[in-house]
Amino acid sequence: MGIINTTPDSFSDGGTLYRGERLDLDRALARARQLCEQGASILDVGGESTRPGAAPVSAQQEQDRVLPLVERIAAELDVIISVDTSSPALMRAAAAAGAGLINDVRALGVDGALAAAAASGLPVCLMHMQGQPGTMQQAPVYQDVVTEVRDYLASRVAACEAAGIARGKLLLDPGFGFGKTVAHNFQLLQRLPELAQEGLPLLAGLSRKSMIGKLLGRDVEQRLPASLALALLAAQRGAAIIRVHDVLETMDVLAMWTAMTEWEQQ
Ligand SMILES: Nc1nc2[nH]c(SCC(=O)O)nc2c(=O)[nH]1
Repeated sequence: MGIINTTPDSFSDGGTLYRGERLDLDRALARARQLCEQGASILDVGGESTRPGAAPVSAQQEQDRVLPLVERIAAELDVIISVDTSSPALMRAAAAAGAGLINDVRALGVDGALAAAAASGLPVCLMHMQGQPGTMQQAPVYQDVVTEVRDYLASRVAACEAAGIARGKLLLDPGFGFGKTVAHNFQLLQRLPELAQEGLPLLAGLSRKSMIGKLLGRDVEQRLPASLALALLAAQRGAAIIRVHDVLETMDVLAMWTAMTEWEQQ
């Protein structure tokens, strides 16, 4: 899963897709095309910066950023378009515009989101977040982070089924960095197989995250090697979809792991 941030302040693309105040659609589409050529099978288009400390964005502003790009990608590229949003209105609009996956860091918790996702008929990635982006990293506390994340995701799966979303349309994501300390993130990575016991595909998003910065003191631009290592560790522990900024490099790392696995099976 390749990431396309349409936010001006996205910590990783730093608004590189902007020309002044506006998203440059041609530039964003070129980036989308490049990610597909590098091997992405899903593109995750987000309009709300949910990095730690981020300020909330209006639903209209988010929609203005995301929808035109979803339409362009749907018209010009053969790829699954994931819309990274918690907004019910944007879920509905993006589905109508050609999106093929709803990726909600709030696990359809916003009023109206369950109904919107059910009406869209799209698969949904349910992610765990403790608190909200603006404050979630101030003092994350759990009794046992893995059990609590697993129980939360199980409860959201039940809510989806009650809303008419078939279990087979659901993906689970522990939400690395969303209200977690470095220790919490590594406990979740270590025990990822316990989340897989739900029998649903797992999505992992570790790319360039601040856990790397905290552990290694690396700025965002220097986080590729650690992001590749974390992608491999997540794949080895059962992640079926890896959400990354650097698709080409990640595909090469996963190709080595796949080749090794095939040799071991001979
Ligand atoms: N499903 C899913 N969606 C995401 N959206 C972001 S935005 C913050 C960032 O890229 O650091 N992270 C994730 C993630 O980990 N999982």
